[in-house]
Amino acid sequence: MKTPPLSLIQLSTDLLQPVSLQIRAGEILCLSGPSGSGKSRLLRAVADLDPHGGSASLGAETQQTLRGHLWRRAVMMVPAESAWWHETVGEHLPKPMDAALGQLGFTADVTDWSIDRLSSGEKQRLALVRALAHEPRALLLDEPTANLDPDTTRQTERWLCEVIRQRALPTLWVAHDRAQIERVASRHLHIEGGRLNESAGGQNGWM
Ligand SMILES: Nc1ncnc2c1ncn2[C@@H]1O[C@H](COP(=O)(O)OP(=O)(O)OP(=O)(O)O)[C@@H](O)[C@H]1O
Repeated sequence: MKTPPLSLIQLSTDLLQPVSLQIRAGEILCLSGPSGSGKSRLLRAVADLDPHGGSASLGAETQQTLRGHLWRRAVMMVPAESAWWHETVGEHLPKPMDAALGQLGFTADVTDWSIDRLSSGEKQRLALVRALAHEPRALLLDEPTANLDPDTTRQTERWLCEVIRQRALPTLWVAHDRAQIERVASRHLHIEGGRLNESAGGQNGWM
C-alpha cells in the first residue's frame, strides 16, 4: 500500500500564520527557528494536542475524521521530554524491538531496566524506539537528539533516517543544529515572526 503524505491545511497557532504544505512519504522536513518561535507548538497542533486553526491530513484521513488517540497513533509525536508511566522499559514496548535497540547501542537486557535509572539521552533514544514500535504512519520529532553526545547523535540520526526511508514515513523534524539539518533534511523550513519560510540554507536561513 502506498504511504500517504502528511498535509497541513491552513494550519495556524496563536504564534504562526496559517500554513499549507505537504510532506511526502519518506521525506524529512526539518523545522528550525529561534527559541520560543513556536516550533513545538506547531508539532502539537499537527498532533492535535493543542487548539489550533486549520487542519492536518494523512491521505484521506484528517484530524476531524479520526478520533484523537487514533490520529496521534498514526501521526506520532516524540516530544523533547518523554513521559514514562510503567516501571521498566520493556513494559512500554508494544512489541519486541531487539534490532532497533541493538542498532542504538543498547544491550538485550535494556527491556528489564528500571525507568528510574535512565539517563536523559537513554530516555530520548528509547522514546524513539517506543514510538516506532507503535507503527506510526507519520513522525513528528521535537529535537530528537538534543540530549545526545556527537557520536550517539550520528548513530541515532542514521538509524532514524534508515527507518524513515524504509517505512516511507513523512517526517517533521525540529532541529537547531545546522550540520544536522544538512545531513538529514530533504527540505528545510525556518519559523520566525509568525511565518514559515522555505530555507535554502546559508547564514540567514539558519538558527
Ligand atoms: N499551552 C501554552 N499556552 C500558551 N503559551 C504557550 C503554551 N505552551 C507554550 N507556550 C509559549 O509559546 C511559545 C512557543 O513555545 P514553543 O515550545 O513552541 O517554542 P519552540 O520554538 O519550540 O522553542 P524551543 O526551541 O525553545 O524549544 C513560548 O513563548 C512558550 O512559552
